[in-house]
Amino acid sequence: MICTIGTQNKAKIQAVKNACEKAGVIFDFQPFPAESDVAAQPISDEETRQGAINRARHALRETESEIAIGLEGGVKWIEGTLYLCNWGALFTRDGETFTAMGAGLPLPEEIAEGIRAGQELGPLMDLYTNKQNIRHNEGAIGVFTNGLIDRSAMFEHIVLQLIGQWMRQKSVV
Ligand SMILES: O=P(O)(O)OP(=O)(O)OP(=O)(O)OC[C@H]1O[C@@H](n2cnc3c(O)ncnc32)[C@H](O)[C@@H]1O
Ligand SMILES: [Mg+2]
Repeated sequence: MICTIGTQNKAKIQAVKNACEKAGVIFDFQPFPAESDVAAQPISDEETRQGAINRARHALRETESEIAIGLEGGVKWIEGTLYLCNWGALFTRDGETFTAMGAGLPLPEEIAEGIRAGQELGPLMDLYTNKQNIRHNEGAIGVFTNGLIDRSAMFEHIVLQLIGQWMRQKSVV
């Protein structure tokens, strides 16, 4: 069974592979640069969730796969504090759709200022850490959990929620 992953991001692709291995499901993985149809930097749960859904929908429509997964990273404001937020969506050729959200923690004021000024989290994190391609590696979640949870592990948890819902649905119908 082919599973399209709506991204070329290394951390997201690894997350899907690890989650499927843990869940014991065997797919042929196909990364696909699916459009999110939302801003490059989503700034709410709603927009981030929509980005994940749109990626899954595009990845299914524009390929021959039986299953498609979309993962989207964003941020959201809660009472003046900027938080990380992350979402995933799984669509099947049979018309089933599943969504799930992941971990989120507060981001420092320095990052919040950059987001307020219209910048994206990816480059802001590189600037903050003086490293390159944080978004493909540990991610903001890795930096601010002191390496305890990296971006791939965070998305893996989301994908486990997606696959788990899908497996349960298959077993109950
Ligand atoms: O190639 P794609 O799949 O688009 O992967 P991406 O890394 O750009 O990830 P998203 O589009 O899902 O994330 C939206 C923006 O937020 C940034 N971002 C989100 N979560 C991040 C994280 O944990 N660490 C660093 N940047 C992050 C990302 O770089 C984008 O600027
Ligand atoms: Mg992106």
